[in-house]
Amino acid sequence: MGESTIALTDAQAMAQRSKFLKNGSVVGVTCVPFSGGQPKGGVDDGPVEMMRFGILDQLQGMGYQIELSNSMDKYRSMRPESDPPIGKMKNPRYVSMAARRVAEQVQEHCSNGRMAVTLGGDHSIAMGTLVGSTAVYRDLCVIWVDAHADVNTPSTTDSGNLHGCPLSFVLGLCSPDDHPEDGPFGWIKPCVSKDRLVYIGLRDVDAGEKAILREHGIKAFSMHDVDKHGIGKVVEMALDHVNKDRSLPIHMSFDVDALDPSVAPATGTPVRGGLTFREGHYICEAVAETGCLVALDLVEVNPALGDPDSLRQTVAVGCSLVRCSLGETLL
Ligand SMILES: NC(=[NH2+])NCCC[C@H](N)C(=O)O
Ligand SMILES: [Mn+2]
Ligand SMILES: [Mn+2]
Repeated sequence: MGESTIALTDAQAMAQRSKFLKNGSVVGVTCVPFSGGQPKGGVDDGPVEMMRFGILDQLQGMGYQIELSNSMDKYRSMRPESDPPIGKMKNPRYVSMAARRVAEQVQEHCSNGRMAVTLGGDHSIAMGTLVGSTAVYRDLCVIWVDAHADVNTPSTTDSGNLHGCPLSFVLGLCSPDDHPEDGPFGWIKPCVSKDRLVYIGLRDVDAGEKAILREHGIKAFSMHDVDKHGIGKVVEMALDHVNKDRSLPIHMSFDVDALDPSVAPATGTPVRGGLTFREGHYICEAVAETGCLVALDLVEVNPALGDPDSLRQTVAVGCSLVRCSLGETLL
């Protein structure tokens, strides 16, 4: 009897459990309709489709208050008139400007103690989300859920697509030639330490990226590890690696292509052999349970790819991953 019988909303429960958020029942949502980090149009409609699917109402239904930093149109009008490649990097100025804006918005949510949720957009925007979150939480750790390592440098990238490169910038792995102070990305200083980054779901890692992961001893749990140990153990090992005592803030960057294409087909770089629906959700639930989550990215939903059914399926799964990360439970 007593207080234990008072029913809490999911938002109140998350806020109570949260070790870092001062306004844990407020979600600061940043929508980033951006596709400049890769060549396929449509990923810029990811956020609007998730809104159409009702993500904001769903979060409100869980008891959250929403603080929406709305600059949907700004991202679209930001594209510079001329943006020739720099070395292999495509759209470098555009990517930089968008990410910089994202960084400001995420930083503002974090500094107000809100849970920062960023809806992409391609994964290049994570340069911005991580600069923003680490400006407030300096000792934060990063859980990167993805089929890809996204750690190419401007030299190692084969595609030149910057959505395959965000981590090399924030980890400080680019050479000064690749990342000069007076270049478009000069504003990005190393802000994530390599022992505070862990991957889950990898299965399509470029040769140059493998070399980087090995050289720097960056911890990664591939799909092989998920098969071998099961997702429960993998998430526990991942958390133990970056956040032994569960005492550090967590930024989770979730690329929807971590899921198997049968679960999330509408994405630009699908790779078979991915996480099941439940494995993806389990990661989010387990991270929510730590009380450490302060920032979440959900990226690479591309409504233009595939039939209306794949689109609906992918948008729906994107929204439910966000809800689970924010404390939606099965019972
Ligand atoms: N965020 C993503 N979907 N990244 C895919 C990257 C694919 C490849 N490794 C590249 O650098 O081009
Ligand atoms: Mn990916
Ligand atoms: Mn990615």
